[in-house]
Formats: sequence, structure tokens, C-alpha cells
Amino acid sequence: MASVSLESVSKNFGTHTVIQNVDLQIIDGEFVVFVGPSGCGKSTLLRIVAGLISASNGVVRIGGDDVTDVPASQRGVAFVFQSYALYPHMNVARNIGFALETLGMNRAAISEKVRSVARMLKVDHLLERRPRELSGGQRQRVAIGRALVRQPEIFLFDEPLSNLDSDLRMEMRMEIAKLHDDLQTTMIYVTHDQSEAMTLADRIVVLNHGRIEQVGTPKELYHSPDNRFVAGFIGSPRMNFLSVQATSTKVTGPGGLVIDAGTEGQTITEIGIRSEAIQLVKAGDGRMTCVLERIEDLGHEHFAYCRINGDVIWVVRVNVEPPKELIGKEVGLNFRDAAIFAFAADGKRLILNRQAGAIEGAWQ
Ligand SMILES: Nc1ncnc2c1ncn2[C@@H]1O[C@H](COP(=O)(O)OP(=O)(O)OP(=O)(O)O)[C@@H](O)[C@H]1O
Repeated sequence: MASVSLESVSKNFGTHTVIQNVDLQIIDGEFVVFVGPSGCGKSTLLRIVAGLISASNGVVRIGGDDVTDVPASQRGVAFVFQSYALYPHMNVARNIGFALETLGMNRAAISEKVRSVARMLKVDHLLERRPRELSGGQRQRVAIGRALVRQPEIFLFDEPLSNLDSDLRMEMRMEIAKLHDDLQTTMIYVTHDQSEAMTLADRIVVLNHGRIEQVGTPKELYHSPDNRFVAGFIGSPRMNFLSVQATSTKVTGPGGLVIDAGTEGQTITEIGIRSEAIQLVKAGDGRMTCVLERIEDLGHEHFAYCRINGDVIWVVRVNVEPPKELIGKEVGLNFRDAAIFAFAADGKRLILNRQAGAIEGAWQ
């Protein structure tokens, strides 16, 4: 096991800056997930940790040692790629054991090690097969086995599940989580899928345009996002946003929204509310009025799509399906002040100061 530390790490490809001044401390045995939109630099940062790409500036430490100029093969890391990268001409057993062959380990020891790893990953019945004779999920297990057999100090995963269908993704996600529970090895995992990040990570690093927007536990990011980007990226369905006008004591917006609260310092320009924090009520009963455009039935829950104003549509999660006759009609929306996230024009999250005596969500 080993800690990883990135100190002021930047990366340029020509004149294009892809990673900007990243500082990050990952502790021994932690499961850290890099998440962010396509092209934000997740894979580049992971490859800098691996030593597959060198940083343009800054220092990379593994277990406290400066490894900035140490080649990948000597960093004690194992990499699992989205594309599996198996050797097509070798069977599963040789694919898993190949790294040990190159280390000069004897055949009996390799065979024993391969069998134990293959058993752990439930591919011990496939040892004689070639990669082309395996399903996507089996190939990814073999790729993980190949990393595992080397007993690395750090596992690096680059979108390992994105080629798999959703059932298999869920199954493999659980197995990777179990692997981490069993091994307690430091793991860094790249995904663009925020739900994968939420379910796997001890801590999530949210990246955007090569910068860290926020680092925190899944709960911290969900309940206390630092800014609009994190608020909008973490959570499914995405947080509902609305542009508002604000003074230091009052916020008003479309649909008749009035919030008796303000902020000190920066002015609120936008608010956000998560879909599960809103109640659908009769028109006139709520704090806001909107038009119910559509209801999506997912079996165990329903999403109501409510047009607030122009192009602004909020998603409201409801447990009981609203009557179909309401579609196209006005309905009300209710929510507590405590459920409101407020943002400044630069995207920074602001904390609402409710006025003394203001009644919060009297209907709740
Ligand atoms: N070898 C390279 N040469 C030039 N530009 C590169 C190179 N590798 C990556 N980039 C650019 O760096 C940026 C970050 O790429 P990176 O692959 O790290 O993003 P990502 O967040 O992993 O994206 P995705 O989720 O789509 O895989 C992109 O704009 C990409 O085009």
C-alpha cells in the first residue's frame, strides 16, 4: 500500500494546458475516483500518476518518495484499461501470469499464483481460453487479474467498465468494491459516470478543464457542493437550477418564487434544488407555479417534468404517479428553504441567511 501526492502538477500538450496546478493527497489504502466531463483531464492525471505521461511541472510522490522522473515500471503501480489490452495470442493463464514470467518467477509458483487470482475473479474455469473466446466482462476480469497478480502498491483503473452493458457494469462495480475491501490497496479510478463514482469512492475528485473543482466524500459533494459545477455534476437526476433576482434580504424568480433570505457579500444569481427535495402540489398551494409537461414512469418512482419558465424545466421525483389529466396544466411546487442551494454569478456556492422570523416551508 502507498500514499500518492501530487504537488502543483500541470501538463501541457504543445500550447494546450490539460492539467492546471493540481494539488492532491491520497492516503494509504484509499479508494479515490476522478470524475468529470469528457476531456477534463482525468485520464491524463491518472497517467501522470502511473508514469505513462510525464508532468510538465510539479512533483509526484508515491509513499512519500519523489517519483516524478521514475519510469512506470518502477513505480509499483498496475493499470487496468477500458480496452482490456490483453495479449490476443496468449490464453487467460498466460495473460494473467505474464508479468511474473518477465520477473523470472518459476513456472510452478506462477501457476499457483495465477490459479489463486483466477479463483478470486471467477475466471478459473477459463484459463485455457484466448481473449477472443471471452465475453467483455470476462476479459475485464482477466485484465484485473493481470494487474492483481503483480501485487501492486497502487491500482489505477481507467474507465474499466465502460465497454460493458449496464447489468455487468453493476456486477463488476461490486466486485471492484469487494476487491478493495479485501486488499485495502490504494486505488485510483477514472470514470465520467458520477453514479459509479458515488458508489465506489472513499473520496471523489471532481475535475473540470484540468482543474480540481472539489475533493470530498460522496456525501460531502452531494450535500455540500462548493460550486454550481459540482452541484450540477453530482446527483442523478441533475440538480434543478433557476436564475433569480436577489437583494440582501430577498430572492425572487419565475413562477412566483419568493425566498425571504439573502447572503452577505456576493449576490445570488441562481438557485438550485434537487428533484427529491421538491413536492408536487395543487396549483396555488405551493411556493411556485409551473406547467406539468410530462411524467416518466420508472416503476418504483416517477419523474415529473415541470416547465417553470421558457426553457427552464425542473425534474421532480414523486413516489405516487400524478394523475395524467394534470399534464399540460398548472401545478404547484413546494420545497423547504433548507433545500435551496444558492450560487453567485461566478458559480461559487453562497449560504443563505434566512431573515429572523421568516417561516420556513410552513406546509412541511
Ligand atoms: N497525447 C495528447 N496530445 C494532445 N492532446 C492530448 C493528448 N492526450 C490528451 N489530450 C487532450 O487532453 C485533454 C484531456 O484528455 P483526457 O483523455 O485526459 O480527458 P478525459 O477527462 O480522460 O476524457 P474522456 O472521459 O473523454 O476519456 C483533451 O482535450 C485531450 O484532447
